[in-house]
Order: sequence, then C-alpha cells, then structure tokens
Amino acid sequence: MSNSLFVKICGLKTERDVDTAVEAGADAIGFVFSASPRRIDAATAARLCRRVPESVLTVGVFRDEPLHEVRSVATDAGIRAVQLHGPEDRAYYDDLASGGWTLIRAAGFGDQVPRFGDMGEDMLLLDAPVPGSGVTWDWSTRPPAGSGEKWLLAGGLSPDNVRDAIEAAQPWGVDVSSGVEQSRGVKDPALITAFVKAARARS
Ligand SMILES: O=C(O)c1ccccc1NCC(=O)[C@H](O)[C@H](O)COP(=O)(O)O
Repeated sequence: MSNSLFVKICGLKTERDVDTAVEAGADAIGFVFSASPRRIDAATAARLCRRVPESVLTVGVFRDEPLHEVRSVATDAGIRAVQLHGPEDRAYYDDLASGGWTLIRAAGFGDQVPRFGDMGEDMLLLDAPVPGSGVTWDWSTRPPAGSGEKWLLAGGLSPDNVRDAIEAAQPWGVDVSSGVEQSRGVKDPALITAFVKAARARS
C-alpha cells in the first residue's frame, strides 16, 4: 500500500480488470460475493487473486451472509480483507479478526453517523444507503475525522467527481464501482485508470 490516498476499486470480475487496477496503482481491489450483477464465486476469486501482488489488498465484499459462509468463501478465495455491508455485530467482527482478515465496515451515511472503530474495524467505508448503486450522498456533511481514522469515501464516485469529493470530505481513501463501468457490472479499463489518476492528482 502506498502512503498517498488509499484507492480501492470494487466489483472486479475478470483478469483484464484486475490487471488494469493493479497497473493503475490501486491499493485494494474488491470482489463481491453477495447478490449483485458483480457477484463472482470463490473459485473465480481465487484465480484472480493469484494475479495480485502482495502490495495490493484483496477484499471480499459481503452483505448479510452467515459468518460460516464468509469464513468459508474468504478462505477458499484466499482474500486478505473482508468488507461487511450488513448489520453484523461485534462478535461477528471479532471472529473474523481472529481469523486474521483485515476488516472494512461499510455503512450507509444517513441520520446515524457511523463512528470509526465501533466494531473494531480497520477501515470504515461510508457509502450511499444502497451499496454499489452509483448514488452519491452529501459528502460535505461528514464530520471531520479524528487522527488515525482510516475512512473511505464511497457512493457514486467517478473520474469526473472524485477530486472534488476528496476536497470536500477529506477522506483517508476512496472506493468506486459503478463509476468505472461501461454498463452495470461491466468494468471499463480506461475509466479504472482515469479514476486512480484523478484520485491521486494534486489540486
Ligand atoms: O456492488 C454491489 O452490487 C454490492 C452488492 C452488495 C454489497 C456491496 C456491493 N458493492 C459495494 C461497492 O461496490 C462499493 O464498496 C460501494 O458501494 C461503492 O459503490 P458505487 O456507488 O457503485 O461506486
């Protein structure tokens, strides 16, 4: 991982897209294992993970899955981090932490302001209410982060708006899926490259 803004590209399904994200300089890539046009199975993810250098974090994305299922898929796929979009409790997080996975807690930003660290997570991803929808939220309403808070801005980001979003919200990192697709569930390599470049551009 680099010291600059952390960039995660989510919902990858093919060798081409994984290679593009790695070459573009992404710090993390995500594979979706819950109901989604981006869903892949553990065997496909395992094949894709073998192409990924140690410096890039491989993330499994889950929503409301039983704990044993998350453990099983994450183990079979060989991913190093788990991103949780459901109402999982602290015991669920602690169990996965004991398995050695880096934990990303995803929360929709709404009336409740999720606090970093409440579930013992390593990173907090603040998203639109429906994950993977490409919908934005009012990033400027996110209260300033405390020092050491690793929070990722997500929800409707794209190469065109990511720089302004970073200026407004001052996140530790950013995450994108829909904004680097040519159609729902199909990534566009040029947009992946453009997104990483735009996110890291100095204003
Ligand atoms: O991508 C999905 O369809 C999905 C399904 C279930 C849980 C999470 C899912 N996606 C998470 C993400 O892709 C991102 O972390 C985030 O929601 C940003 O998505 P987008 O607004 O499309 O950039």
